Amino acid sequence: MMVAMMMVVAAAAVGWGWWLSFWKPSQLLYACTRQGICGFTLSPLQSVDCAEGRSWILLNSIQRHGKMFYVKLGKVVSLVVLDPLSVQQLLTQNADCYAKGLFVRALGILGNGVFSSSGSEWMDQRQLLGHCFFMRELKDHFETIQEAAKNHVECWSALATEVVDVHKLFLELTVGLICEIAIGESIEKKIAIMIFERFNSYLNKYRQRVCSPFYSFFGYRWKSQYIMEDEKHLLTTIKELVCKREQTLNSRSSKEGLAIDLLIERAQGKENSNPSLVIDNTSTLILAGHETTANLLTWTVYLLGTHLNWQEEARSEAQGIIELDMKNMSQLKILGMILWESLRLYPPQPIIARRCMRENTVSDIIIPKGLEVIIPVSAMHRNKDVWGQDSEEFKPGRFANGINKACKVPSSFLPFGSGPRTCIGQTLALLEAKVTLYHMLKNYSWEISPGYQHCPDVTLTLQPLFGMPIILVRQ
Ligand code: HEM
Repeated sequence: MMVAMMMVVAAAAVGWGWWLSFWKPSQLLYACTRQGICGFTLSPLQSVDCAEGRSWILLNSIQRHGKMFYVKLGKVVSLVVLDPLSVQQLLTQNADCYAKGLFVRALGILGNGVFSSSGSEWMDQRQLLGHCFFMRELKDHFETIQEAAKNHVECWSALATEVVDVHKLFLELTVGLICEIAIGESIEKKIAIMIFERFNSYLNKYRQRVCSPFYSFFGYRWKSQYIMEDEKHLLTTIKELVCKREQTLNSRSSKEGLAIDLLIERAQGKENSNPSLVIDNTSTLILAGHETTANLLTWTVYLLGTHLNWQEEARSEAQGIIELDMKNMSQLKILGMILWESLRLYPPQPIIARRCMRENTVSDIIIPKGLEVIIPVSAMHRNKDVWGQDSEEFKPGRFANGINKACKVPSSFLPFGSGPRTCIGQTLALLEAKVTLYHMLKNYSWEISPGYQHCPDVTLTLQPLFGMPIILVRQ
């Protein structure tokens, strides 16, 4: 009897494994091919984990298969969509048919926070947190941002004429700022460094998995000892920050309306709320809010270091403003155009990914449940049909009359995503970037070090694989 039961269980397990690993992917693949969508299967040997290899595969596939094609890696079937109108439909009208993509779902540290959850759980958190980062609320943080950026940049004078990796300096600044603005805690330099180094190592380990067909069969969420170590360190630090805030929240006379306070109050007040609401979202805000902004700063410094005429123009504009404040920020028009162009050429989040949860139709193509969808933002931002023959060139002037006039199809510009899940921190990110670059331009000129190796690398964000060494000269 016992043996028979074990055999039934084993047969069911084998059947389930077969269905999940072979039958389901082949059905998804068939759903693509019968609608005329071409594509390819990445063999284990092809599934390269290096920046150049990945962009080569992507470029080659776009040339061969056009604006919609499938890629199969292990048991995961993904549809790559580049057509701006289909992307718009996917992210806006049909948004509720999709959850976040595989990579984000695998990142345990984001838990069920606002970045990774879906459905009503996501909507609840989005409503709670969204307005914390509106311009109206950020006005109260302007001085914090200004002071941090100014002090940070002024400290670099000791580094003038030396080669400095400005990417690391920006990461340190942006971790500190997001902790202060979202959690109300100013953190020590060594903690900021620990957070961005651990986070980077954590993302890299997950990236290797997502590029590997092996893990597609065994599950991306399965954690190795090394991943658990990074996660443990990050979570311990984040829990300590939350604990500190919780202890002082009730004793504070005036409410500051910070994201963390709203989360703590919600967790204390509402029954049935997600028990890890505070930790998941604090991790999310720190992680989503530092590397992206640091990358925007880094790539802008790179572009200004390789286009010295634009660096000079931006500097004269900055020098025309004696003391920067909320009111005269709008005078930084050239800097604004430079930032849009930087976001176009080097979008800090270069891929937006989704998983189809309910069958739906996009541009007459039926997207079946279970299909992963990949939107390669960086490729869309360089599409010659939309941006013109000079799409690979750095020309901030294309944004002189705003985003809508910069290209043929404005919905092709997606640095902060689109639709209901658009970035909640975009105003904050642009504010931090403008203030920091204003102080940098006023204090220094810079060139890219001859030792710099250009290798934009995709993890969750687009970062310079070998850092961004520059040579600063005090003005
Ligand atoms: C230059 C800097 C930034 C860029 C390029 C950027 C980019 C993006 C993009 C493309 C998305 C949409 C992802 C998707 O649809 O799957 C997103 C979502 C998000 N971003 Fe940002 N981001 C930046 C800065 C920030 C900052 C400073 C914060 C912190 C407040 C933040 C918090 C978030 C959150 C919480 C979401 C998820 C929103 C949701 O799903 O409802 N981001 N970001």
